[in-house]
Amino acid sequence: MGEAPAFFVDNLQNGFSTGFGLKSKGFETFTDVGDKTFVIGGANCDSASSVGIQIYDKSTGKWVIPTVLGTKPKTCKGHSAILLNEDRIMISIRGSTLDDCIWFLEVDTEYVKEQKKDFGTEVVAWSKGVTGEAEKPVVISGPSGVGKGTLINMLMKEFPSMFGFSVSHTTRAPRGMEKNGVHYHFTERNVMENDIKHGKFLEFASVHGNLYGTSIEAIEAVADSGKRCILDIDVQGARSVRANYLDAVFIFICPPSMRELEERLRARGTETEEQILKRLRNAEAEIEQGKSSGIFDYILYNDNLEECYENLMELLGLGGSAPINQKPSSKVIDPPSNHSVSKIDNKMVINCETKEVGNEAKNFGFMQDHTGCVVA
Ligand SMILES: Nc1nc2c(ncn2[C@@H]2O[C@H](COP(=O)(O)OP(=O)(O)O)[C@@H](O)[C@H]2O)c(=O)[nH]1
Ligand SMILES: Nc1ncnc2c1ncn2[C@@H]1O[C@H](COP(=O)(O)OP(=O)(O)O)[C@@H](O)[C@H]1O
Repeated sequence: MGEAPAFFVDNLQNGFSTGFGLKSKGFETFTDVGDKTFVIGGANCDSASSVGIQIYDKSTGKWVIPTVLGTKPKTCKGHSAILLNEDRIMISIRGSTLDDCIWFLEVDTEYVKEQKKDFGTEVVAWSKGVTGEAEKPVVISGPSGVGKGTLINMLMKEFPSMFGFSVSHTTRAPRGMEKNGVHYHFTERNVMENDIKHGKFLEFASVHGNLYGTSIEAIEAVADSGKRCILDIDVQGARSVRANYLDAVFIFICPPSMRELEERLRARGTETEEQILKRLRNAEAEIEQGKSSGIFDYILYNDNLEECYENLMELLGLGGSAPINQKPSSKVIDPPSNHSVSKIDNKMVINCETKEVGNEAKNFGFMQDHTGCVVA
């Protein structure tokens, strides 16, 4: 841990001059990182209750307003700031709840350095101190079209510096917007088979007629960036990872019904009719395995997207009420309020249903009718 040049300043008077010719609204901390001073809170707050950032560059004598990535803390009633590893500032927010009081502002991490190149500006990135089993990789599985990619994108967008996506290899052709090296490493079957033979893959599987796999390099790339790894892999892949490799949080995403799944797949418009039918046929077996194989720690129903995302965040310690910095343990993460426990393997079933269902029985009946889920 580096020195801690920052201090509590929440007792500063309004109108206090920062010494750099800026008017202060109070509540700032000043943290030196190299030849820059990061002023957090105060004069650059967009509103009285949000946390603004400005940078004083001592080498040029100029103030810079950086590009701010990630979701920032909502409250600004005073905070303390401590520099960690010379590349990120830990912010402790006064007067906020336990799950919302620790934040990190990355100022010179590898991620921020990359983003500076892309944006051509100063960049800082917020991330929230997480609760629970924060270091564990996250394995997300579910049938095609259920919303895995959508949920992962939401997570990566909101917490860009916290999560890193494990970019799989696949022999399937790229879809319109997909970029090689970002969404997948698109590859020839013989090349991939050869790499598998040479032990370059952590796991691989044949899914919907194509080969998919997680290379060891893909996982290492995320680990090297210091982020929490997210894997979007099928049930067979999840089984291999569970059996052979890492201690991860395994989450299975279920559709509210097969009909809704079909509608989503069709509306996405990325597959041919033949591929849609194949994916739907495979979905039934995948859902069955997802729920009954014992691989998954959590089953999350993606009916209403926002609610499902909230529940996902909660599972990942980004919105729960467990204490910050809690050591990882084999205990399951505290369930969100709207959960039930499946009879199969005692797994948790988190229902993202938002329609006014009136009572639990109707809720569960809905799941049984459409997806065959058996819940307590
Ligand atoms: N085992 C395994 N499955 C993967 C991997 N990458 C993607 N998948 C799975 O392959 C399936 C098809 O993925 P994709 O072609 O992108 O279609 P989508 O699920 O409809 O978006 C999904 O179930 C993915 O979770 C991987 O590296 N390993
Ligand atoms: N809860 C939801 N309600 C309605 N549409 C959704 C929901 N979640 C995802 N979608 C849409 O369904 C389609 C499939 O989602 P996608 O994330 O591509 O699925 P997957 O990655 O699991 O194959 C996308 O067009 C997406 O916008």
